[in-house]
Amino acid sequence: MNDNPREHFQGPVRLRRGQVNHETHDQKLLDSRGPSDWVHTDPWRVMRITSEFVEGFGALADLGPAISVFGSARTKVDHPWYAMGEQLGRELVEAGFAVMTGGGPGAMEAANKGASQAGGVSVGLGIELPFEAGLNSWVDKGINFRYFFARKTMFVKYTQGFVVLPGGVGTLDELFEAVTLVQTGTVTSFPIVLLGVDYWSGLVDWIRDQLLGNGMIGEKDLDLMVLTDDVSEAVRIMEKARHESATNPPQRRGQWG
Ligand SMILES: C/C(=C\CNc1ncnc2c1ncn2[C@@H]1O[C@H](COP(=O)(O)O)[C@@H](O)[C@H]1O)CO
Repeated sequence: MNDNPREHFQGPVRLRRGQVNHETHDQKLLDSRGPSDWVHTDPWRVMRITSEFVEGFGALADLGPAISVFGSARTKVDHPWYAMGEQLGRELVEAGFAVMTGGGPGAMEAANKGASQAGGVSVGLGIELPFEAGLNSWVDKGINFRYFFARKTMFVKYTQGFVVLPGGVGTLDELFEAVTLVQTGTVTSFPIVLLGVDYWSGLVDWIRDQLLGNGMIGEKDLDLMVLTDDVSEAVRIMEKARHESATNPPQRRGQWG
């Protein structure tokens, strides 16, 4: 046995004997030919995922106070919920907020339209879908994401609150993500308003009867969502939370936060 084997270091990795390979990373990079299916491998995906975070953080870092608006992609232009979305976008801008939506049609478009027409910052965080969707024409600052989870991070990181218009499973997913983050203290002082009392009250009643009734949530968790038909009240709740976090900023998290 050789007591003094050849050694080679690749970053933190130490290689000996048969593991030593003298081809450098540069050589491998510049020499690479052949099949290209490696672009569909997980390590390569990690780079794409990382780039979505880098692009998102870069584009939104200077956004200022913003509110996320969620709601159905299917709300028709002539429906009262569309008008509600437009009013919401407009009043949020008048209160000094940027408006962030999923950048799609329906309720998202309505909120973007209201925000853009009021001269505010109208943001769309779009998502690549199996069918052609694209950003609605009222998005003035848009980012198209490949990955839902990267996009969700942007909604949470750059928002001061959530307003939820009537919607389907996508809207419910976003609503409950927000509720979970607030309930677990992962984000602090984020108001969540549900617009449309008739539409949402069945869900809120079920949460009270079943979740609270069976001890799945605590009494105070019921207060995490405010239910109203009044757009201006929703905006006032967002303003109040902004004022509170300005006068009493949330404590900095520990070293991992
Ligand atoms: C269904 C159609 C287009 C879908 N296009 C979308 N573009 C951007 N964001 C979307 C889209 N669909 C869903 N979302 C996200 O989920 C929420 C709406 O989902 P729901 O199931 O319609 O409630 C919304 O807040 C978006 O963030 C063609 O009509």
